[in-house]
Amino acid sequence: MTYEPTHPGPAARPGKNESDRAAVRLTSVSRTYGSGADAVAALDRVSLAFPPGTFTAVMGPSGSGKSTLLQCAAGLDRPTSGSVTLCGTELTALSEARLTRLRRRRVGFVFQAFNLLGALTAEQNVALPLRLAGHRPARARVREALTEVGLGDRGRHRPSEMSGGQQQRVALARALITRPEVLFADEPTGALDSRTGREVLSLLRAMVDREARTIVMVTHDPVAASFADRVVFLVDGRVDGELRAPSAEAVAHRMTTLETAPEATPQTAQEAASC
Ligand SMILES: Nc1ncnc2c1ncn2[C@@H]1O[C@H](COP(=O)(O)OP(=O)(O)OP(=O)(O)O)[C@@H](O)[C@H]1O
Repeated sequence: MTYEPTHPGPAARPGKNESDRAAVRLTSVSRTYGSGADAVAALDRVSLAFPPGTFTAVMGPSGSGKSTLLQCAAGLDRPTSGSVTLCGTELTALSEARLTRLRRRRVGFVFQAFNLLGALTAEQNVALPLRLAGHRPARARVREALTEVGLGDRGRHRPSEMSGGQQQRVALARALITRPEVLFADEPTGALDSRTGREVLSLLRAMVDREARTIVMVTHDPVAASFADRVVFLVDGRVDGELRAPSAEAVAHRMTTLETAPEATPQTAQEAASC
């Protein structure tokens, strides 16, 4: 297993026509919490396209709207205004029931906290999304998913018998068992040491390169971001530019500028990243 990020060739990177075939597209999405004097604009007219088969990292200072962006893009939260399409389906118009069905079929999630059920074995945890969708999961398919993340021999272990990295890999297998088009990851390596984190990131990278999955990952870590094809930066709920084929050093440097710039929201950068 390689622990170094490898970026695909230029043909596989997001290109000029990416907005024509976006796996996920946000158009002028705003999300405001509260109202009146207490209103917080977590997202402010964000337009972004995530092309199929690409790995995007979302970074920005604390409170810049990263998690809100992920939640709106994944259909877990509804924007106050604007539009979100997932694989061509407009989410904002869907009923809760249809949204839930769409999420179960097309979207996978991985979080910082692995969120595994402690009473269940790895196999049972991985099978859970299929059971929730009313299917009887084939054992071979569950084992295949665990093998894909390097845990083919750990199926009968419970989370308490596994390391943090192994638990996150079980969570990854669980997210992928439904073969979703898009995987959303919120700080997936936040609770892992750097070596284990890189193993998980290598797996994510391989899923994009080998299986053309689309990954959108929120992270605070420049090294984690360097595994992505591009990094989108948020400041105060707005897109503040992006880096393509990012190195950890370039991301770290950009983050330093973001943390110190008072009003760094050039419109040209937002337009460059928009659909
Ligand atoms: N449920 C909520 N109610 C009120 N305000 C909220 C809620 N969720 C988020 N916010 C506010 O919206 C803004 C963006 O929050 P969000 O969690 O998206 O930021 P973030 O970039 O993910 O932050 P962090 O890196 O600290 O996790 C913050 O000012 C936050 O306080």
